[in-house]
Amino acid sequence: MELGGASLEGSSPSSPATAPWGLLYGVAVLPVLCALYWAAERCWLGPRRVAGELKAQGLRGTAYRFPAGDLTENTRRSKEARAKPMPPCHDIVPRVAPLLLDIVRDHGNVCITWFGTTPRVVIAEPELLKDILSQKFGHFEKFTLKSLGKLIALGLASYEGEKWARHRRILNPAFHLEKLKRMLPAFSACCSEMIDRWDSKLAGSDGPQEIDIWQEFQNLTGDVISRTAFGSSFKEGRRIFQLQEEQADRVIKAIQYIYIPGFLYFPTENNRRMKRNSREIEGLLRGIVEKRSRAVENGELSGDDLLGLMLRSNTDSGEPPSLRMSTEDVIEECKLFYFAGMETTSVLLTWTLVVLAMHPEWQDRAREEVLGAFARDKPSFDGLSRLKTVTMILYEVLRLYPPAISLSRRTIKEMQIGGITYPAGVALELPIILIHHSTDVWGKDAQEFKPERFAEGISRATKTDQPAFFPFGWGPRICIGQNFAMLEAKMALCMILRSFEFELSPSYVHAPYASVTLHPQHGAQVILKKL
Ligand code: HEM
Repeated sequence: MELGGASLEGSSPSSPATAPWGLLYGVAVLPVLCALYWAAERCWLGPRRVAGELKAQGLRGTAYRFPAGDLTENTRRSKEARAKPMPPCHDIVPRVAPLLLDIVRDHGNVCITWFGTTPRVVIAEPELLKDILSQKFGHFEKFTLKSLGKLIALGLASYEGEKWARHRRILNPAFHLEKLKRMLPAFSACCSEMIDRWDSKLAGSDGPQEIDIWQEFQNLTGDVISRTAFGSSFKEGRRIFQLQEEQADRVIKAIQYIYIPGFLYFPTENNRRMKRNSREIEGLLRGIVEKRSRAVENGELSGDDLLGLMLRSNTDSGEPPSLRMSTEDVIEECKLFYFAGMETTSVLLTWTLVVLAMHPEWQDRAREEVLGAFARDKPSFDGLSRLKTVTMILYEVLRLYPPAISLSRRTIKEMQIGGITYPAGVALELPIILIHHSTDVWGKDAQEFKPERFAEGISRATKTDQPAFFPFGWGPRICIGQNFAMLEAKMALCMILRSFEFELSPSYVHAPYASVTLHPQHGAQVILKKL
C-alpha cells in the first residue's frame, strides 16, 4: 500500500524510515478504536451488563433489541391502537399504552423495558413509588433531554439539587391560596369571554349547536395563563405563548421518528425556524421581565400576577443577589408556566365535559350543586372551595384520564428499591395511568366512572398513604400549580354548568391517545343547549 510515496508493507515498527508512519497510523487508529469501544460500551455492553445485574436479582422484562430497544415496537403498537376508535367507556389503557400494559401483564409490576439503548424499569407498585418520589435519599433525578428543554422551557421542572430547592422556595409564595384568590377575577373574566362566545353562537341559530371543546379549552387555558402570568401585559403574553405553541409542534415534528443527539445543529428549515422562534420568545419575555423588574426594584407595585409575585418573592427571598434568580432564570420560568399549566388544564376540562356528557346523572348532580351555591353570582373563592360533588367529579376524571400518563426518573447513585439494587443510570418509568386503572388498587370497578369513591377525600378513596392517586405527582416535586389548576377547572365548570346542558355529538369519536399529554385524537365535539 502506498501512502504519500512511502510503502508501509513489510516495514518494521523499529525501522527509522517507517517510524513516523507507524506513529501517524497509531494516532489515526486510536481515536477510532476508542470511539468504537465507547459506542459498544454505551449501546451494547453497558446496557446488557445493567440488564444482566437486574435480571440476576429476579427482575424480568423485554429482551434488548439494538439500537431502538422497545421504541419501534411501541410506535407500531400505538399506531395500531390509534387506527381504531374504542367503545365509549373508560377502559382506556389498552388504547393509550398498549405495549406497556402487555409488558407489565407478562413480566410483573416491576419489570425491565428499553428506551433506546437505556434500560428503563417500569415500577407500577404504589409502595415502591413512595420511596422514589419522596426523594428521601436524593438518589433520583428527573429524566430530561436538556437540549430540547432549552428550546421549549427549562425552569423549575428540569432543575435538580440546590438550584431546584432555591427556585421552588422563590416560586412557592406565588401559588399560595391567598395569592390565587386574587387571580380569581382573571379566571372569571376569561371564562365569561368563552361563555359569551358560546352564547352568541347559540343565539345565531335555531337550537342546540355543536362545538369542539378541545379547541375551546385550549384557548381558555391559554388566555388564563397569559392573564395570570403577565397581568396587564397579557396581550404580549398571548403572542409569546402562541410562538411557544408553534415551537412545541416543531420540536415534536423534529423528534417524532428518531432522536439523534446534535440534530438541532443541522441547518434544516425546521431548525432555523425553531432558533428564530426561540430568539423572538426570549426577546419579548426579556422586555416584559426587565420592565417589571425595574418597577419592583423602584418599590412600585409588582402586581398580583405570577410574574410580579415571582419577582417580589425573588427580591424578598433573603438570598444574596448572586443566588437570586437572574433575568434568564425568570424567562425560563415564564416559558415553563405555559407548558406546564396550559395544556394539562385544558386536558382535564376536556375529559371532564366528555365524561359528564356520557354520565348525564352526574352532570345534573353537579349542576344542582353549582346552582345551589352560586345561582347567578360570580363564583367566589370560598364557594368554589366548598363544592363537594364537583371536586369528586374532577378527581375521578383525573384518575381515569390523568393528563400526564407517567413520570420519569433516573438513578444517579446505586440504590435499593423493593429489595433490588439498581446501579446508577437506570431510567425509571412510573406509570400513573396503570396505577390509576389497577383493579388491585381500585377494585373490580376500577374502569368505571364512580366519583363517589372520593366522597370522603383522597386517602379514604385509595385506602393508603402511598401514591395510588397522583395525577399531580407526589412528594417534594409535586405540581406547584395544582391548586391553580383545580381552581381554574372549578370556575370554568361552574360557569358552563349553570348556562348550558351538553351531550356528546354524533360526530364525537372516543379516542384518547398519549401525545405529550392525554389528548382526544379527533377532538371533543359536544352539542350545547342553552338552559
Ligand atoms: C390539571 C393540571 C395539571 C396537571 C395534571 C399537572 C401535573 C403535574 C405533574 C404530574 C407534575 C410532576 C412531574 C414530576 O414529578 O416529574 C407537575 C409538576 C409541575 N407543574 Fe403541574 N400540572 C397541572 C397544572 C399546572 C399548572 C396550572 C402549573 C403552573 C401554572 C403547573 C406547573 C408545574 C411546575 C412548575 C411543575 C414542576 C414542579 C417541580 O419540579 O418542583 N402545573 N405537574
